[in-house]
Amino acid sequence: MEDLSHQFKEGDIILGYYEVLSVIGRGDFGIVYRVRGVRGRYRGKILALKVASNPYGVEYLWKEAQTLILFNHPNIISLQSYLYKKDRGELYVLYELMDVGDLKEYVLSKGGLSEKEALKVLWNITNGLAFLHSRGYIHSDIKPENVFGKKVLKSIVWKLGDFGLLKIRGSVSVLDIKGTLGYIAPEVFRGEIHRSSDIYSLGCLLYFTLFQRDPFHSEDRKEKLKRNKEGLYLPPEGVSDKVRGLLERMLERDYKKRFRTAAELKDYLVVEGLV
Ligand SMILES: Nc1ncnc2c1ncn2[C@@H]1O[C@H](COP(=O)(O)OP(=O)(O)OP(=O)(O)O)[C@@H](O)[C@H]1O
Repeated sequence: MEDLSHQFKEGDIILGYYEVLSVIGRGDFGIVYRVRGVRGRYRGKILALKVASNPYGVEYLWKEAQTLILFNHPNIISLQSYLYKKDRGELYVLYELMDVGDLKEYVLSKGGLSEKEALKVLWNITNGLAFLHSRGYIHSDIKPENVFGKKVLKSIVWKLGDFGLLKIRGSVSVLDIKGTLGYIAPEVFRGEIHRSSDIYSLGCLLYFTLFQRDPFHSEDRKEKLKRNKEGLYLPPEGVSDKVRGLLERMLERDYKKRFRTAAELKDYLVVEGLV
């Protein structure tokens, strides 16, 4: 789907402002570059620049840019600015650079995280999500590939990214509901979505950080789909009672029995001494 004809190379100056240092990666929407500002407000700063050059990518990123530009939270990736070049049909979106990369790669490179580190990631993302939930949004695509790390002094701060599927509570049509197999709350398969559906996905993410696989893992896609639909997760083994209890609450099949919002989850984490 992506259009490689517009690829920039190292040393190119994009829009007269950003020098390409390297290509970070590619998504369905286009390409992400590591860039340095050469003039203007971002002069000398190292940032991530996404260039969407196909209609699907432009539409997806446009939606993300419109909302993300309004958010300001330490656990949500910050979007600095964006520009649509009508003549080229390209959308340029400038983000803070997340130098650790995404959580999926990080967890796999470490062979799984300790409980302590997994809970730290959870705490960071719960805070970002609480910001969204308090404003009436549902992220609806929480998964390790959509969480990014940034080095701050000797530690890593984790932030929520990818807001292309963001929903406003109560305004969702069944056709709008997507998500990623292995991280979808059971009610979402029935065309229902709540803020607690994000909590379910976050429970799957916590599970992944500990076990390096999602809770419904199976080599057989049909079997995985069935397990995810029914919320039949593989039992978490070798974790403390507190973490098992937390996973059970987050992965409750009945959304009414889960934490209703990220703020409720935050309170629980504090009260149980998990953070
Ligand atoms: N702000 C950022 N800082 C650093 N790296 C980033 C940033 N945003 C995205 N990336 C990296 O760029 C690559 C592609 O970006 P992105 O996450 O948008 O696409 P994807 O998840 O791989 O694919 P898609 O979202 O289309 O399914 C990934 O390797 C991702 O980790």
